[in-house]
Amino acid sequence: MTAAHVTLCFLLRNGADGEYVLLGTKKTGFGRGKVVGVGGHVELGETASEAACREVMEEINVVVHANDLVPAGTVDFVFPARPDWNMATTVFLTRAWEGEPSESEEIAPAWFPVERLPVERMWADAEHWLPAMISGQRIAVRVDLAADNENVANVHTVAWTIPEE
Ligand SMILES: Nc1[nH]c(=O)nc2c1ncn2[C@H]1C[C@H](O)[C@@H](COP(=O)(O)OP(=O)(O)OP(=O)(O)O)O1
Repeated sequence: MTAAHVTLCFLLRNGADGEYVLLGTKKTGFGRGKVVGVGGHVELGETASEAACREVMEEINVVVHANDLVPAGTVDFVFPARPDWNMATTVFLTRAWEGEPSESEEIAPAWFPVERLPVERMWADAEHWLPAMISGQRIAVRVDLAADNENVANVHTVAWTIPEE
C-alpha cells in the first residue's frame, strides 16, 4: 500500500465519572466536519512521535513531550476508490501535557467520555479501533473503506509489536 505517513495523539484524563478523551471537530481539509483525533502528516525528517508533538501544539495549543507518548499501535486507512487518500497512521496516547487545549484554525477540541464516544459524528471506522486502543490494547489495524469512502468494508486487527523508531 502506498500511503502518506500520519499520526494521531489522544489525550486522556480521569474525570469524576470516568475516563475522558480529547477529540475535536475538524474545521478544514481532510475529514472536515467530522469529530477526529488530533494529528496530521509526518514531515520529512521527523519521527512519528516528533510529528505528534508538533501537531498537538499546532492544533490544540498544548505541549506534549515525546517521552510522555504511549505507543498504541497503527492504523492503515485504505481507500480503494481513492488510493491517493491512503494513510498509514501511528497512534499515541498521553496522560501528560502542559497547557489547556484550545481551538485552532484546524480543530475545535472537546472532551468526550470514553464510554460515550460521538461515533455518529466520527469516521465510521473509529469505533472499530479507537476504544480498543484507549483501553490499552496495542494493535495494528487495517481499515478498508467502502467505495463511498465513508462506510467500512473490512477491518482487520492483529496484536502489535512495537517497532524501533
Ligand atoms: N478513515 C479514517 N478514520 C479516522 O478516524 N481518521 C482518519 C481516517 N483517514 C484519515 N484519518 C486521519 C488521519 C490523519 O490524522 C488525518 C488527516 O491528516 P491531516 O489532518 O493532517 O490532513 P489535512 O489535509 O487536513 O492537513 P495537513 O496535513 O495539515 O495538510 O485524518
